[in-house]
Amino acid sequence: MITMKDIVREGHPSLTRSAAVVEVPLSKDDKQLLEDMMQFLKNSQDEEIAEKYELRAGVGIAAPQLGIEKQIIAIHFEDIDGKLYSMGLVNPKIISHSVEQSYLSSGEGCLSVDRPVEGYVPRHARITIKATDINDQPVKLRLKGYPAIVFQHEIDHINGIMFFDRINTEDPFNIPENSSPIQ
Ligand SMILES: Cc1nc(NNC(=O)[C@H](CC2CCCC2)CN(O)CO)c(F)c(N2CCN3CCOC[C@@H]3C2)n1
Ligand code: NI
Repeated sequence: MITMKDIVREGHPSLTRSAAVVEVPLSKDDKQLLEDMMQFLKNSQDEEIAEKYELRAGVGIAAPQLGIEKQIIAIHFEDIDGKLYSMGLVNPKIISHSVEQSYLSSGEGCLSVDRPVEGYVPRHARITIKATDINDQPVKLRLKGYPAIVFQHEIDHINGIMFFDRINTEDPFNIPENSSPIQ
């Protein structure tokens, strides 16, 4: 089972390097890793398990955060309408995106960053993602709002980008024009 000791922290080279494309069909090991990443997210959102194993809650995680430089991400959360996003993806790519931007009004955090970093993280408001799922099937997702933010945070990890790299250092709470907040 994945616990916090398996998650590398700020300063670890895996977090700032680009991860390798994953061979499809997925190897047994890569499938198992995806399952373990999904289970970590579910555990981290279960009060009892999270307390017992001292897990920080997460709605997404990327393999580089485990020191595994592969293009593998897992997502597990319900959006505001109660739609469940629960999936493991390999080789995710943003193939198109809106000009409009959006950001979480509460800012972002990261399981690999043990400190609060203030400021808005401007991201694309709407994105289209192509990827391959755990059953080697092609996936095409059109996302907006909170789900779009979560997927972009995870895809950034695949490309060695941390959320604070996107915060305006001069004015962290600067609101870029053509951008809107997500509660
Ligand atoms: C927004 C949020 N970020 C949480 N943590 N941070 C993470 O997930 C990091 C990734 C997120 C940071 C901003 C966008 C993506 C992990 N990352 O570093 C991976 O790269 C949460 F835990 C959380 N929720 C809301 C839903 N709730 C359901 C019930 O259980 C508790 C859970 C808490 N919402
Ligand atoms: Ni993160």
